[in-house]
Amino acid sequence: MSSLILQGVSYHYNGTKVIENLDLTVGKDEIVCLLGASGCGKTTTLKAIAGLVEAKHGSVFIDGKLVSDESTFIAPEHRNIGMMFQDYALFPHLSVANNIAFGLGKMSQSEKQQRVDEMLQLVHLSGCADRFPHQLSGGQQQRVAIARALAYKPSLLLLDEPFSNIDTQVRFELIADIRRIIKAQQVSAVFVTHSKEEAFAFSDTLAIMDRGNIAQQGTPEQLFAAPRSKVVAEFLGQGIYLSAEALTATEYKTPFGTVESDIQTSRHPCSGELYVRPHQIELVQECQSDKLSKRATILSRRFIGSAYVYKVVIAEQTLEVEAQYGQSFEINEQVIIKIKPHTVNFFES
Ligand SMILES: Nc1ncnc2c1ncn2[C@@H]1O[C@H](COP(=O)(O)OP(=O)(O)OP(=O)(O)O)[C@@H](O)[C@H]1O
Repeated sequence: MSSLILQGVSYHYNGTKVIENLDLTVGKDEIVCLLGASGCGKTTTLKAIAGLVEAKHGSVFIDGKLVSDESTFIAPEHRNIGMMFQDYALFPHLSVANNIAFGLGKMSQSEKQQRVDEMLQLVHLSGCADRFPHQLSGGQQQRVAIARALAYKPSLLLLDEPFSNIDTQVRFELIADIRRIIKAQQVSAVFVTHSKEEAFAFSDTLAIMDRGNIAQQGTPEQLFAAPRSKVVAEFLGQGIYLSAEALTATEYKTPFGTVESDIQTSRHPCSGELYVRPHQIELVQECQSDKLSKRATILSRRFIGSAYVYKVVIAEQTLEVEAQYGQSFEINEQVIIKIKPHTVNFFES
């Protein structure tokens, strides 16, 4: 059974559409990331799930139970959800242990103590029970926040940009740690971010949002291999469009020669565009036999640690190419551009 189902959910702020007819499914123990540009409606979707805003249309089911539709509205505290929002700070005047125990209202004192100990152990903060939030690092505070959110065993966890205030040096360690904690507790989660890197590291599937709706949902690999729209392709990484003609099931004619695909297309011949990313393009030193090939000129280069990214110009089109380590080209040098065989992203016109 799915942990969360949104069917046709819409929400308007003062008559302005923010989310519109949105469908989303989160499986049992699945971590889904809502990913999208600023203002596309990610936080509003999370608030509609939590009941912090009342969806105007559509239905929300949590663990099979209807919590919101046109005639039903279950209050947030009765939805059995844990929340970890960016602005959901710890209570500064309560110790770590008391912060975690805060939501455990009905339990006896000894049950509470046991649960707090369990949670402290889970988040590796057993020695910090009596500290106050200001005596902890940002990462430790987020661990306490996750312990507090999980302490009363919610069936669904909602996280809104929980890592954005964490130093980049430790952010990905914390992300891996919190993912481990959530998986150990077998809780489903919806996570909001606008960072692809965080989304890839934290979630099982991504739901890419575009102007108040889910453009596509799938694993990062599925979305990279087969984006259904240009919005999804562009959001997952920078690239350029090349006019292209599908000649056969695996060959595309482009201004830079024939590009081979390692997946088959069922429709050919037909015209459209290929979306090509910097690592799928290759720069080759010009030699005699290339005289008939199209030549590009190196405009600039940027060192990114593992490679150089070159900006090149060809036929008045500027593109970025990630060159293999060890390859080096000079500014104004003439080079040949080749597109490596890859899983193409082709959009028919
Ligand atoms: N309380 C409000 N009143 C009016 N408009 C609002 C309100 N809250 C959000 N909005 C608008 O609704 C739209 C969606 O906001 P939302 O916070 O859901 O986007 P988001 O995708 O989470 O953005 P970000 O990544 O910047 O946090 C934005 O255009 C925002 O300005």
